[in-house]
Amino acid sequence: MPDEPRILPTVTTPRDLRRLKPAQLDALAAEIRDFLVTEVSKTGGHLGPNLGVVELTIALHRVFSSPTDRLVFDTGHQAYVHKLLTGRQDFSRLRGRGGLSGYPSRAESDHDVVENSHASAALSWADGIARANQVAGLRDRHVVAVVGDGALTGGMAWEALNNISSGQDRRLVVVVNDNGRSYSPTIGGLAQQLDTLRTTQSYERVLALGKATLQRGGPPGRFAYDALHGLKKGLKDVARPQGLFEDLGIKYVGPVDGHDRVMVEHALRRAKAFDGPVIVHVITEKGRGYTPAEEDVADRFHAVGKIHPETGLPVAPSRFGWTAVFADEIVAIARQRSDVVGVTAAMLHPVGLAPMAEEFPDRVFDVGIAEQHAVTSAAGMAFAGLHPVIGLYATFLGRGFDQLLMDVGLHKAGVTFVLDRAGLTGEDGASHNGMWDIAMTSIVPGLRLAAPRDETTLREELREAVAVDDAPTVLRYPKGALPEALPAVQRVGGAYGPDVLARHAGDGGARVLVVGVGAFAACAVEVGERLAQHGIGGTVVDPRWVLPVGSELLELAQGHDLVVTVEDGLVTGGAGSHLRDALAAAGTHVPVQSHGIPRTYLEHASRAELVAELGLRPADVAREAASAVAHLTGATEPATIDR
Ligand SMILES: Cc1ncc(C[n+]2csc(CCOP(=O)(O)OP(=O)(O)O)c2C)c(N)n1
Ligand SMILES: CC(=O)[C@@H](O)[C@H](O)COP(=O)(O)O
Ligand SMILES: [Mg+2]
Repeated sequence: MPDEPRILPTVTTPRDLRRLKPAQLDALAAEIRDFLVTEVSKTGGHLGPNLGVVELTIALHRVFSSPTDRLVFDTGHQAYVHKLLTGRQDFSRLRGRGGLSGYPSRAESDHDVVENSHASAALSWADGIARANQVAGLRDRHVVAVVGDGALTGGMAWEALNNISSGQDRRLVVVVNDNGRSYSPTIGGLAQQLDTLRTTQSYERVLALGKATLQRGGPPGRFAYDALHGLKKGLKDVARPQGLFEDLGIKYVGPVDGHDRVMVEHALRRAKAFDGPVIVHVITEKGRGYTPAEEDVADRFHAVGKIHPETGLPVAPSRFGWTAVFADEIVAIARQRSDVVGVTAAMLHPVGLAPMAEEFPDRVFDVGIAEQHAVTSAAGMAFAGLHPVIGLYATFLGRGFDQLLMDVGLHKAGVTFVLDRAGLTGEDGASHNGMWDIAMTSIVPGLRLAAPRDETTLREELREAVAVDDAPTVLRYPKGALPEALPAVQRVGGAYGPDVLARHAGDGGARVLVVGVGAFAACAVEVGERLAQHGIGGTVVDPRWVLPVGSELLELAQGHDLVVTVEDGLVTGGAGSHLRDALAAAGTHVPVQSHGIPRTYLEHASRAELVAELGLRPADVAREAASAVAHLTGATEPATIDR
C-alpha cells in the first residue's frame, strides 16, 4: 500500500496563512522544510532552490493577495512552497504522470501564471500583466515577479527592466531572490554588484550583533559602535550597487535577510506601498536548513534524483552517460587543438564542460544564463580564429536561435553546438523536452546536424563536427544512460556517411528502409527484426549526419519500396520529413512513414511513458510499417506484429 500522501495540517489557503501568529509561522516554516526534504527525496526535484525560499514565499502570500495580486516565478523551479501554500500538498507523484508538475501549472491552480521553465522571462511577464492592469484601471492590483540572481544574468531580464523602469505608475514588485548561485556561483559583473550588496548585508548582521553587544558596554561600547557604523556607512556609499537599479528609475529596497520572515514582510509591505516599480533584494541560501544541501559545493542540491533524506546520498547513482562521454572526448580534443574552446550558459557541470574547465581554465567560458550572448560571442570567437563548442540543453537553443541563424549561420562560422537532453526528457514538462532542435536548425543554411547512437558514434561525430570550420555543426543526444554499443555492418560512403546496422533478405516482397535517428537507432534495429520475422526484408540504417540529407541515404531510400523513419524529435520538419522532401526533389516517389513527436506540448511524465504514449516503441513502429507494406502490396491483411 503506497504511503498516504503527507499533508501540512496548518495551511490550506493564503487566507489561513494571514491568520497565523508569529510562533505558528515559524513552526510552519520548519514543517515545510521537513516536508520538502522528506517528500522531494522520494521523487527527486528542485530541493535546494525551494529550501531557499520558504520564508520568502510565506511572506509573499501574507503581504500580497494571490491570485488578485499576481505572483510570477522566474523559471518556476522554486514554486514548491507556493504550491504548498495554495492548497497543493500531495507531492507523492511530483513531476510524474498525473502528479503535480515541478513548475507552476494553470491546470493545477489559478494562483499559477508562468509554466515555462526557461529562465529570465518572469520580468517580461510581469511587465505585461502590470500594463494590462493599468489599461484596465485596476489600480489596486500588484504584480510580483520572483527572479533569481542567475535569471537576472539573462538578457530578457534587462529588456524587461528597461521597460519596467518607464512605467512609474505601474504596481510592479521585483523580488530578487539572491542566493549567489545559478547551479554554480553566478558569474559576471551583475553578480559582483549583488555580491557587494550581500556583503553589505552581512555588515548589517555584524552591525546588529555589534549594536547589541557594544551598546551594553556603556560609553566606550557606544563609541565603538558608532565607529563600526561609520565604517559600514562608508562601505555602503562606496559600494552603491543599488544605484544599478535606482539609476534605471526603479526604487530599491534591501538587501534583506531572506530567512528573516519579519524583515522580508516589512520590506514587501514597504514595496507594496510604493506607487511604482520597486525592487526588493532578498538574500537567501540555496539548500537552507538541510545540511547535505548546504554542504553540496557543486550546486547546493539544485536538482536531485531520489535521495536518502538522512544523508542526501542518491538512492541510485545518476547515470548521465552521454554527458560523461562528451566531457571526456572534448578534453581529448582540447589537448590536441588549442583553438577549441568551451562555452556554457551557467551549466558548466550539467552539460559536461567542467573537466575541460578544470584542465583548461582559460578556454572555457561561463557566460551566465545568457544563451543569446553565448551564441553570438561564439561567432566572434570563430571570427577571431577559435573553434567554440557550446554546451546547451537542447530546449534552450531556442533562446539563441536568431543568433544561430544570423550571427553564426549567415557568417558561416565554425561553431559546434552540443545539445544535451535532446528529445523526450519527460519529468521537467513541456518546456524542457528537447524536441524542437532538428526542425528548428534545419532551416539554417549550411548547418550540419548529427545524432550519435552510442558512445563510439558520439566520439566520432564530435570530432567530425569540430573539423568543420566554415559552418555551424550540431550534435544532439538524450538525457540519461548510454545505450548498448550498436556497431555498424557497413559505413556507406566516406566520413559523414550513414551506417548500415542490419540487412534482412525478406520473402521477395516489398523492401523497407528503416531509418533510426540517434538514440532511436536501437529501436530501428528491432523494427527491422520484427518485420523480417514476417518476411518483410530491407535495410536498417543510422544516418549519423541527419542534416542535410546525405546522397548515400537518398540512394539507399531510392532502392527500397518504403522508408520508415523514427526520431526523438518533432515529426513536423524532422529528419523524416526532410528525407521525404529530398526524395521528392530527386523525382523519386518512395513513400516515407515518419515516426516522432507530434507538434504539441507534452504533459510531464517519464520518458518511457511518453515513448509508449507516442507509439514510438519498436512494436508500435513495426505494426505501422507492416500495415503500410500491406497497403503498398494490396495485401488484404497486414502482418500481425505482436506487442
Ligand atoms: C534559458 C534557460 N537556460 C538555462 C536554464 C537551466 N537552469 C534552470 S534553473 C537555473 C539556475 C537559476 O538560477 P537562479 O535564477 O539564481 O535561481 P535559483 O536556482 O538560484 O533559485 C538554470 C541555469 C533554464 N531553465 N533556462
Ligand atoms: C529548471 C532547469 O532548467 C534545470 O534545473 C533542469 O530542471 C535540470 O534538468 P536535469 O535534471 O535534466 O539536469
Ligand atoms: Mg540563484
